[in-house]
Amino acid sequence: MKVAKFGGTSLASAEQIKKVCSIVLADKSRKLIVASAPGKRHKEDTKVTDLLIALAERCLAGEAAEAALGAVVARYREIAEELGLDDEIVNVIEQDLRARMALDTGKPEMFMDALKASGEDNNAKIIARYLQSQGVNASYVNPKDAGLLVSDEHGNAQVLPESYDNLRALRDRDEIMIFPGFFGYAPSGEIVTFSRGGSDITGSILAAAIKADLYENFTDVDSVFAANPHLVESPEAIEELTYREMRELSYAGFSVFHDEALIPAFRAGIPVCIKNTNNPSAPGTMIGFERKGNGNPVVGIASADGFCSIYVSKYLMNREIGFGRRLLHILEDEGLSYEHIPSGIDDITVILKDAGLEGEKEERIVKRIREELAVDDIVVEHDLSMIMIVGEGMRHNVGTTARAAGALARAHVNLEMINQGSSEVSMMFGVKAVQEQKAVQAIYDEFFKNANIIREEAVSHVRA
Ligand SMILES: Nc1ncnc2c1ncn2[C@@H]1O[C@H](COP(=O)(O)OP(=O)(O)O)[C@@H](O)[C@H]1O
Ligand SMILES: N[C@@H](CC(=O)OP(=O)(O)O)C(=O)O
Repeated sequence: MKVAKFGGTSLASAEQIKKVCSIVLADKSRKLIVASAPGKRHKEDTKVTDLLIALAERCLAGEAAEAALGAVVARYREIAEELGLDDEIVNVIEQDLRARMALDTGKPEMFMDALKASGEDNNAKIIARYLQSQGVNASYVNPKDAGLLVSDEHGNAQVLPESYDNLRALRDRDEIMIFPGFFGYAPSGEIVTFSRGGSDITGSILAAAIKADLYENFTDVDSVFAANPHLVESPEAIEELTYREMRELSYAGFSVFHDEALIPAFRAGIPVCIKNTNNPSAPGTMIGFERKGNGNPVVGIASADGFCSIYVSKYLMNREIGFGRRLLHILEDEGLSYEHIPSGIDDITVILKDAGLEGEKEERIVKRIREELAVDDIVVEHDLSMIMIVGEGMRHNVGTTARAAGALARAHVNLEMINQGSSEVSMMFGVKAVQEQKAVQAIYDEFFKNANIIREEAVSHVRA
């Protein structure tokens, strides 16, 4: 039995939904289907989830919301009409949205999640209706009835362990099940969503719960590429990745798969395959415990902007017991989590998300670190990007850092920071955000383009 998750781009229109249904019907083992909300039909389009957020914001601000509601209903009406479904399903969806809009706005996070979750919930209902209209034995599954329990962290839910036992029963149902992604229910009964892009997480939880043979994640690209295709032109396709490599790459910016989605599948040992709804016969990228090596120590280069750093130096920091703990305690006190901490003998740098460290809060934190830890120097830098080079081969390969740093130097990219990381399969470089694209291109050329040219030249030389 397979779990197949279809992303927003795969379900953005009636035409896409028809493609999805034919993919589902082409393989009898595709029984548990996870649906996202309709995504973008073209570059300038708006995802239904974003329309729902706009609608919720208007309601929360006490502003007129009919036009915003109309925009959501119109997306579903167009889909339903083109699928040949009658108006009844559109009325059901409109009533459902109005009922959610009538919820208590006194709890804004709860209200927002109830509206956000409707995107996947109503899309799953439409898809189930369409399959039924084609004579297929299919039904919509409500995550509450199925027992998908999550923590009450709105917009950032974590699955609760008892969900796995609850969801296992889905294995015994003899029909195609359409399960809405992106949300579950807290034990109190309220709807709670995962973070953005979280339908990937739903799919992974279901695959682990039913011990699926495979978790297929259908999107709009043929595979995971060695670099973000928006930053590097026609990057190489990746055939295979290990769980560790994918986890690092998705954390560091490969938005094709949610970084929290790998853990449930990994723990249960379920292989994951990233595939293209628009080209389902392409093999896609397989993710598992092991992969074949190809001689390249690097498998992918990811990057993300929106970081800042706090550099702190103090003579004899290495001898001061508890310095690191007290530094991190100040951040904890101020409600901030950190991403990385490269350190030296007398200095330490804490990398954080830029959004957390601003204005008065930044001033207060800098003052506290300066005074409470009596540091010699403290420097905060904003607008940084982190470039992550990932590959299992890096564990046995010397010189990868030197090659990457050399490529960056030749491209005149200033290195703000290097972090080897303790996982041994990744290495991180901090650069100014304005140099991110240049940095990724330079490292990509070093490990993929130039390396291939050298390999090809060597082969042709031998042949000649
Ligand atoms: N390294 C990468 N490989 C493949 N796609 C990537 C990579 N980095 C970023 N992406 C982007 O991820 C997109 C797919 O993810 P997403 O938009 O979330 O799809 P979905 O709607 O299927 O959930 C691709 O269209 C591509 O632009
Ligand atoms: N629709 C939600 C959840 C999701 O996973 O979407 P997608 O599959 O389009 O990335 C979002 O936009 O965040």
